[in-house]
Amino acid sequence: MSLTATDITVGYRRGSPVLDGVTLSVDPGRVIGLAGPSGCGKSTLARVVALLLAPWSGEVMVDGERVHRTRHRAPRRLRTAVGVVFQSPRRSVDPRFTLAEVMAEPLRASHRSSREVRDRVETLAARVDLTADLMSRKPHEVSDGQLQRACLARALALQPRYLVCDEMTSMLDASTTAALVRVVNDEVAERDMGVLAVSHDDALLDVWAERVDVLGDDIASSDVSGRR
Ligand SMILES: Nc1ncnc2c1ncn2[C@@H]1O[C@H](COP(=O)(O)OP(=O)(O)OP(=O)(O)O)[C@@H](O)[C@H]1O
Repeated sequence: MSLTATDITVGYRRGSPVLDGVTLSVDPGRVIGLAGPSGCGKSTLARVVALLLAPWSGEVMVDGERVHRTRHRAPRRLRTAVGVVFQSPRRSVDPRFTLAEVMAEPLRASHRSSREVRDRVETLAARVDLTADLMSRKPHEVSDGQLQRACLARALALQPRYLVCDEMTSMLDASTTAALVRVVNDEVAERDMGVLAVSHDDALLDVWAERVDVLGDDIASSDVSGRR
């Protein structure tokens, strides 16, 4: 059981790959860090692993099942198996939604009953430490940290088996960073969620990740190498 990307080649312009033959694996119950210089393709690899970007070649497998399509066209069981949190919460939410609606989005898309949605959103709000008064606010009425808490809750709403955190805390202060990392770690400990933590913050990965893979700036070199 694992989330694996094997021999991935992908880019944004034909003939000019950003990643060339890169392999990465995330196991359940572990936090794997992904580091490397700016522009080396960490976010691109994160998108592939989060099933948001289809590789030109290579394969992505979720617990032994090959993913043939990207997120919106993949079967539900694969789509909901991998959650993702991005760096900028403001660019990740519909500005017309309240925080409660942001968190409810994946539950509604999965046709959960109104009662289930309400209960689950309440549980998630407690988990990410968002008080009831914040839940009825729109994104422009809350801080980046509060909005990122809602985005993390949204990513956890369907209890994904894996979570991809792409620079999840890089816009946040130290205490909010610690709080969000704690929430993620609780999910790892309680239900064996596997995590890919992309960050340029070595100090954070040193304390958070059990292993850090470094994506070189020489993209022609193949496998990401374990730093420890
Ligand atoms: N949507 C896109 N369209 C075209 N090129 C892109 C796109 N996203 C990324 N790139 C390019 O792909 C390369 C890798 O970008 P990527 O964001 O994956 O790197 P990164 O390691 O995450 O960088 P950083 O640490 O600065 O966020 C860069 O040269 C970037 O300009």
